[in-house]
Amino acid sequence: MITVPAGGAVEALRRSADEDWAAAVGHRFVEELFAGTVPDEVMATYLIQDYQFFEDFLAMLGACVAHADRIEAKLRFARQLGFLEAEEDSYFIRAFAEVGVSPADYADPVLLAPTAGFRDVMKGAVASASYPDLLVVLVIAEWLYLDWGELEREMPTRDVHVGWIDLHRGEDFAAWVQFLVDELERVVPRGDDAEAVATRDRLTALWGRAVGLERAFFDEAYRSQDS
Ligand SMILES: Cc1ncc(CO)c(N)n1
Repeated sequence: MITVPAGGAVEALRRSADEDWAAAVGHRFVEELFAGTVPDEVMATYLIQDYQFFEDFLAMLGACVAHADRIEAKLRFARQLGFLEAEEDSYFIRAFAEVGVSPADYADPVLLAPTAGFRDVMKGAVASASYPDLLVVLVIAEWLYLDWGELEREMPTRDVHVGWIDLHRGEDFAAWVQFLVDELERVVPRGDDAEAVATRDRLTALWGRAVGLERAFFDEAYRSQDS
């Protein structure tokens, strides 16, 4: 469970795109992931696209090492980079083999629209060199995944499903998400001066765009199979 101060910046952001957030957390993909019934073809499409997402995500963490305003935060991002190299990358490689995706298929795929959208958003956040902008995108990506990862359901049996759920739940992942949320709360400018208001407006627009992309990312994994 993630806690945010009542009346704070993160609570306001979280509320600003609640419909897309709830639609993503309650998505058919999530239901089928826990049930172990995501068709392998859909899982393959999702993972191929998500491996591209993962690459830009790593760049955002690197940018946080560069642009966070405190050494404690830089070190936390550095630690997470090590974890992702050790645990998440190895999941992808195992999962690709399990659903029959070859290295040639995942090396340089055509990007589906939500993946391209995320690439724009994440590259934009990296290029901005703005720690608050980077945090907005990271908080969404990680908190939204923790929200569904923590659903109390019976677990599936295949590694491709269990592994993806396990990466997005548990004490360590929740502590990482709480850290991101706390950092965002700390660095969003307060006050009613024009600059603070303009920054909050920019962050709110970014929040809305990225939450919409999370929902679309799940939708898109099914689209090629439905048509
Ligand atoms: C699209 C997407 N959003 C969030 C996460 C979790 O960081 C992920 N792996 N993929």
